[in-house]
Amino acid sequence: MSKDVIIACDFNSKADLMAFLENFKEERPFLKIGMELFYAEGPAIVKEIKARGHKIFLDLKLHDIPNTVKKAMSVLSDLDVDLSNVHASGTIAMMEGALEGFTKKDGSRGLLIAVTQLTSTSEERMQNDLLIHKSLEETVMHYAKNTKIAGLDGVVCSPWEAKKVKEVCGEEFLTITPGVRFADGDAGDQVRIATPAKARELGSDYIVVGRPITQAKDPVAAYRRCLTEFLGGNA
Ligand SMILES: O=C(O)c1cc(=O)[nH]c(=O)n1[C@@H]1O[C@H](COP(=O)(O)O)[C@@H](O)[C@H]1O
Repeated sequence: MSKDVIIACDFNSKADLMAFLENFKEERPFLKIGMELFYAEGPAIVKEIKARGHKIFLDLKLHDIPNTVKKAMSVLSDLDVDLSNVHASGTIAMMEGALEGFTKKDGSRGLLIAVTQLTSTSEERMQNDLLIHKSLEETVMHYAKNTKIAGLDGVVCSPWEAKKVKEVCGEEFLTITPGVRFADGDAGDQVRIATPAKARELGSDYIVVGRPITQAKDPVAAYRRCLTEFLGGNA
């Protein structure tokens, strides 16, 4: 898969999603379906969007005992999404279970990645709230290494950790980075943020962008701005 912008479709109904997608007459963006939309509309929404020709990142961030995650991922594997995720903090055994469940009998599967530390988490909150007495970078690298050991394809991290993840886990190991904001944008609840251009400079493979596009007055223009900044001359 080549570098791309993934739009986080954090809507609570199919109607809102469809109204948003109506804006896109020329492009077929890579879309992320997360908990909000999936809990509201169920697996049918994934099938419908897929049938319209969009690539899909199904972001349900599973985190449970290995057996439960394995079985849940096995159910999700039937949706044939391009990309899905779990939490790396669920342990290596849990990620191995996830991978096993996500792999079909014929050996085929979508890409599977793990969330290291949420981009809304600062080093201070990680140390105080989660009692992880390491630097944020060390923690993200530790989770990235665990993710690689478990055989997954990459991690979710902030753009600021992408370069180091590649140094530690290899150039082929994917970095999917939310926490993206335009230079003149509002951070909202995100903490470890970077612009699309910075994410490109730092080596992200995919940027995940929600509100800067979905809440924009002109979502198509905002999407194109992301593509241009992130892909540079290749947009
Ligand atoms: O796994 C994710 O997609 C994710 C991980 C993370 O660390 N931070 C993060 O923001 N996300 C998701 O990325 C999207 C970011 O949305 P905006 O903050 O609106 O751009 C949301 O749908 C989050 O659920």
